[in-house]
Amino acid sequence: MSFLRIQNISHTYFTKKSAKTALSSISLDIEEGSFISFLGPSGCGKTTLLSIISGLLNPSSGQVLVEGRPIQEAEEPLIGYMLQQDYLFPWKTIEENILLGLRILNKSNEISRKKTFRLLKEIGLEGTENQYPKQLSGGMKQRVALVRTLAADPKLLLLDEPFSALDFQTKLRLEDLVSATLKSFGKTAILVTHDIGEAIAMSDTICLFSSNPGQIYKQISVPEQLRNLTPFEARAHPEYASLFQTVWKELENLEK
Ligand SMILES: Nc1ncnc2c1ncn2[C@@H]1O[C@H](COP(=O)(O)OP(=O)(O)OP(=O)(O)O)[C@@H](O)[C@H]1O
Repeated sequence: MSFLRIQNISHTYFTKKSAKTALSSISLDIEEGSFISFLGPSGCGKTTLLSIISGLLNPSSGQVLVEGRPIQEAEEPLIGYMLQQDYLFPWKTIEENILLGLRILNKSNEISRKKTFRLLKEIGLEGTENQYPKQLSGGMKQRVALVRTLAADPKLLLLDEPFSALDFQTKLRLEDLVSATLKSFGKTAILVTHDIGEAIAMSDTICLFSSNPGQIYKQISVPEQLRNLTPFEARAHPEYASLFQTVWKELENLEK
């Protein structure tokens, strides 16, 4: 049984005057511990599919099963979200921000708090506990957001363009950090991105979406040689350049 099963999902948005089919017949199986990227032209339904997977949006038809059960039936927080913006509370300290999820979920205890502080340290932010988000750089705030997301110990991470607002160097450093952290905890992750290089460097599989309506056009497996490297190292590997060309051409064909 696959960890995440997306079964024949279609979704139409209705307004008073129109109907827009954002997704049509999406089926996908995702194994536990794997890293999948959703790549495709603007408006092909990537964010809609993430919202459906997270259970925030009910699809017009089809279902999403996590470990064989509908996502809505899960008791534990199965899913963590990391977005383009960090959404930290500016009036709360870093410590209060990273512990917030645990408090809301009633999971705040000595062990979970210690684990969260250890994660903050591992991620290079020890000593920032009493600071406020405005005192940190954009990259540091995204790292805090990652700690907050992981604190609740979700099994599945949904990453909706989490690096796109960062400068290039910070983005590359954070890609390495996020990739290493998720691998070490054995988390399953889905990344929505517009960046072909990021999709290749971080993923095991890339799902290419076509639009109108959004469909999975192709699934591309990232070669083993690249998967065993850090994202930064992968970008320097000869296989990276050739896969980049392949994906680029596929996307160009889609836009014709
Ligand atoms: N609430 C809504 N009501 C009506 N139409 C919507 C709504 N949300 C999205 N859409 C439409 O559904 C389609 C898919 O949108 P979605 O945001 O999922 O695409 P996307 O691939 O994430 O786009 P982008 O890469 O630009 O973020 C688009 O045509 C969009 O205009």
